[in-house]
Amino acid sequence: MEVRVKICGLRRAADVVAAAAAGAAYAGFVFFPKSPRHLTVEAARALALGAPEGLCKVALTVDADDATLDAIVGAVPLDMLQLHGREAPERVAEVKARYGLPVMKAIGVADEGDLAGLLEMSLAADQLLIDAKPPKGAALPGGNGLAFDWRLLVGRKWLRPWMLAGGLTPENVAQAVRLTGARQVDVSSGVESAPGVKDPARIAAFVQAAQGVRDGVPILR
Ligand SMILES: O=C(O)c1ccccc1N[C@@H]1O[C@H](COP(=O)(O)O)[C@@H](O)[C@H]1O
Repeated sequence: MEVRVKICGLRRAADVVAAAAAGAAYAGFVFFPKSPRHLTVEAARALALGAPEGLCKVALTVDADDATLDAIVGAVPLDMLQLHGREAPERVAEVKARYGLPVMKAIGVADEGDLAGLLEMSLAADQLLIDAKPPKGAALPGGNGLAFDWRLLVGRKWLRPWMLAGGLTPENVAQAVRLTGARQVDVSSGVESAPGVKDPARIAAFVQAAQGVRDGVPILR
């Protein structure tokens, strides 16, 4: 089975096209003013309207209130919401019911203890995004180019589809997939030339490296 790739933090139409052409399954749009990848609703709408058919368009928000989500969902044609803050399972369920869109909930991981709430969150969300926990005092809850100890996921049974994220790059994604068995991966800063600036060559290299592993074995092309 092919590894599905999400390229997050896209800001230019050409990068959305580059992601789709490379074989990415998901395009992520960030709505978080502190992020160098932040988009206005108008900019995101234009990007989403121009996105190639079949690409799953994901809006990433951080502890957004209903008014913020109403504005995003009302204007941008979306296929999924990614909640990347401290949203509790109850809030995840509320967002899912209010907008009728699949919800992917991010879980920040630094150690085994951070995985304790996985089951409860699995019951509320459609998908989980397992990301590195941000350092204390970090401005961003994700998109920091920080990896966690992937060995924490080895042998784990999953109730829902899940995505691996955090510090992934074209250079390390094959190893991460082999070790964790992830069938989906998400990347932001690892395919950039500068914060918020995607590099189409790195996007292509990332998708190729992620999909160059099947059943834990590298594929020789
Ligand atoms: O990308 C951002 O700017 C961002 C801002 C706020 C929350 C999450 C964000 N990105 C997500 O974080 C993961 C990991 O990023 P990275 O690859 O380590 O840079 C990424 O997959 C995004 O979904």
